[in-house]
Amino acid sequence: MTDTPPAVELHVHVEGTLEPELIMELAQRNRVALPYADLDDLRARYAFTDLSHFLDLYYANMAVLRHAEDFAAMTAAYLERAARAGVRHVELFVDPQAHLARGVGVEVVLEGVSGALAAAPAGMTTGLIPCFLRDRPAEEASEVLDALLASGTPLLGIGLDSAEAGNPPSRFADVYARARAEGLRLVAHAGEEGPADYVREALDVLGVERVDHGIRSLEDPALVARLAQEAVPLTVCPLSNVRLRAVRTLAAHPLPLMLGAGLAVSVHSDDPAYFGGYVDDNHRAVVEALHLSDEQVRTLALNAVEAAFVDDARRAELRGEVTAWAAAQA
Ligand SMILES: Nc1ncnc2[nH]cnc12
Ligand SMILES: [Zn+2]
Repeated sequence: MTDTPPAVELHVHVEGTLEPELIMELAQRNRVALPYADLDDLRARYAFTDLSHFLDLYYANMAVLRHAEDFAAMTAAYLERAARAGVRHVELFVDPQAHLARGVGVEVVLEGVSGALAAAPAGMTTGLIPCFLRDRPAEEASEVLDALLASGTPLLGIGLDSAEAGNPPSRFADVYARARAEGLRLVAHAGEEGPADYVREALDVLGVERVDHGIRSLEDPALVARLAQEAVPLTVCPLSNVRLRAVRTLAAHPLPLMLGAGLAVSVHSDDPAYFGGYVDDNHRAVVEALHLSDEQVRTLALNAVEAAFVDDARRAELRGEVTAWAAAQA
């Protein structure tokens, strides 16, 4: 029995799982010149001042991803680590536009990532959620949606990520309406560095079913009341929030406040290779820093199960695994 609950990982960017060692290996294999002397030099750059500072390195490191096999290797390495973290179901984000901008087509990205997902460890269920980059034009997102749909790759839904401040969700209303008509599930990053109003827009204009981060919702009591009332899932990433300085320290993280307000929060990893930990590390870190009770840990794990885009049978299985784990802890 592990010390962290069976996990449903709903907020992890596959490119954010690219570990420094694999960056160096792929750079060598693909003859990509990186501006780092060695691993230590690369690692020394992982001290971020804010979201944009992180995104600069995150996008720059993607230069080593050239072929479908590179995407497959990155995804397979993640799945192996996720299995050790106790992940039972993962809904994986991918950023197709970040690769398209480098001349790597949507089909190459999807072939590599979805190929590796198809070979996920036994018992782990998976889904893929491509995200649109909110700091690029909505027309480009619309073209990428066309390419995603044309690929024939099974997709769970769509998301919205990248630099949030000044890039409101409403710009993507048309793309989200089209995705919804195609039967895709809808999520978006909102209220990470952007204001509470962006969370409201994501719900009202995009019609999202889940909000990624959403921590700045706390600045707006009326919004908090609504999120609680409607049980809107919020996928919170504590180590990310500290490393991107959205929150001063882990001990000052608003997770207990969010739980106390009755919000449907769960804990996830965001970009684990960059922020110091996978979903199990995030769970361990918040339990220790915030002195969470067994009951709070169980609630977080069950909230993730309820927020997953799975069918009733799979949800019942996942619920059962969490409750069995909790019972064994008692
Ligand atoms: N934390 C984050 N916020 C916005 N976009 C991202 N892309 C990868 N990680 C992200
Ligand atoms: Zn994220």
